[in-house]
Amino acid sequence: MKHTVFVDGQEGTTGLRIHEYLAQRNDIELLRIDPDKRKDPAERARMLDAAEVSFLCLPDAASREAASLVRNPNACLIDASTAHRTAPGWVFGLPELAKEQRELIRGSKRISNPGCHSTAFILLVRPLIDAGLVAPTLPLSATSITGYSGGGKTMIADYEAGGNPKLASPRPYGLTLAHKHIPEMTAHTGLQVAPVFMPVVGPFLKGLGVSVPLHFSQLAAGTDAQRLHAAYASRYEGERFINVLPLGDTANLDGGFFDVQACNDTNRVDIAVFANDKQAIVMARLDNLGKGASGAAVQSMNIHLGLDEGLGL
Ligand SMILES: NC(=O)C1=CN([C@@H]2O[C@H](COP(=O)(O)OP(=O)(O)OC[C@H]3O[C@@H](n4cnc5c(N)ncnc54)[C@H](OP(=O)(O)O)[C@@H]3O)[C@@H](O)[C@H]2O)C=CC1
Ligand SMILES: CC(=O)N[C@@H](CCC(=O)OP(=O)(O)O)C(=O)O
Repeated sequence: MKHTVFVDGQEGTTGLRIHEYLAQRNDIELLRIDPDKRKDPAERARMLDAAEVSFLCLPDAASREAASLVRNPNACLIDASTAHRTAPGWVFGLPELAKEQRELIRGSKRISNPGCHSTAFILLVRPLIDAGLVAPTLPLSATSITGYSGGGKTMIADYEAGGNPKLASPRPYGLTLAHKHIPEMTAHTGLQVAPVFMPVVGPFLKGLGVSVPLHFSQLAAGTDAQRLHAAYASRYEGERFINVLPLGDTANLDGGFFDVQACNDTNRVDIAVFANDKQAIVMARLDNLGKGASGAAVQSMNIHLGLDEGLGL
């Protein structure tokens, strides 16, 4: 029997990509809402109750509304928005977060899909805290370079309209120091101090790279590049979607440059450690529309349904 799946927000950036992933699968029956009724709460409620799994690919307020519309206790929601990423009763849909995470995803009917920047940040920082190399009290900072598709339909339209020379250069944002991913970055790493986080959007469609600078003098005694790298290698051993690049492997640098688009069209995250004898920069890159959004959501759905988690990815 096929699994029934509904995408609330099927015409948005994330929703369309999930449809693309699922359309090629013969184990999934996609329920489609009448386009004229796609914002009608009663019709959405009917679809949400009818599907085994629904993806919420909506602005935060519409996601909260969708969650309140569901009546069927067996209906599973996977929310791509920021609305429920630190909310009680919701499981964070990052299978690689911790040993028990897949079991939690399997058992929960409420799964929040991580943000693109926060996926990269959490995958970089959590293993270092768990290994005792970074103290949870250490104030960290991070930068993310991202493609414009992370801004959804409106930002894509702005960039693709052309004619605005300001969009030709990288644009730092989040300058109120209150980016919406900071709460989940803090909560799911175990940091006790929110990181200073500055994203930068550039004139390319997709691809994202987060970097976190570290001073060895502020880490556990004896921490060096090898120990940072070993912490990642051991934590992510056997993880099919996480690729820890060899230490000092300049072959993965494109003439000395880190290509933030290198994971595009995959569900993969590359993790790299760059260091001298006093400092390091740890970096993660991913496709913000893949592992940073729709790919991760499909991975969580596969786990929840007890399927091979890489199916269709
Ligand atoms: N783009 C990305 O890289 C990522 C996005 N996300 C998150 O996923 C969610 C969707 O983002 P994204 O796909 O980029 O956004 P888009 O703006 O591309 O799409 C949002 C969709 O939701 C629809 N919508 C808005 N309000 C309602 C409503 N009340 N009922 C039903 N449909 C509604 C919109 O319709 P209309 O256009 O007609 O208003 C649109 O089709 C957001 O919460 C975003 O934060 C998460 C990870 C990455
Ligand atoms: C370029 C751009 O604007 N990117 C978005 C992030 C998109 C994303 O993954 O975040 P959500 O999952 O929380 O929507 C931003 O920084 O707000």
